Amino acid sequence: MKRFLKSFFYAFKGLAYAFKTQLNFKIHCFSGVLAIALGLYLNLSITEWLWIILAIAFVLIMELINTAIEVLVDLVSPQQHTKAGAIKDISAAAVLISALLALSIGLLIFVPKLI
Ligand SMILES: Nc1ncnc2c1ncn2[C@@H]1O[C@H](COP(=O)(O)OP(=O)(O)OP(=O)(O)O)[C@@H](O)[C@H]1O
Repeated sequence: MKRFLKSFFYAFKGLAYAFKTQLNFKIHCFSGVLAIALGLYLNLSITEWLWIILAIAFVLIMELINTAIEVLVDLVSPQQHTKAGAIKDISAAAVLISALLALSIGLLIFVPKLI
């Protein structure tokens, strides 16, 4: 049980690290909170909530993986290296795609309800 609780503690430590060090993670958390508030205001259906929650979680998961990759690259390649740069760029591109997907889902669900 102690080990189980410890693993939660480490996971929250990871979340806190990403929140403190990554501006984009903060922006995505804030956007997620806004989407949830708008969803409550617009009384979304269960299916719509599922899409919104999946979109928010997907972006945050991609942000966390991107942060871990950045930390790993900085650890193994503190000097400038073309491949180190490419790894960070590819990882950032994955976050961008996830954010575009979440934006599309948000627009598809919210826009028809707002116009
Ligand atoms: N070791 C490196 N070698 C070569 N290019 C790098 C290296 N580190 C970073 N870069 C380049 O600089 C860009 C920005 O890197 P940086 O580490 O600042 O990431 P970031 O996405 O701005 O994250 P953060 O500012 O939150 O640390 C990378 O996407 C990459 O193109």
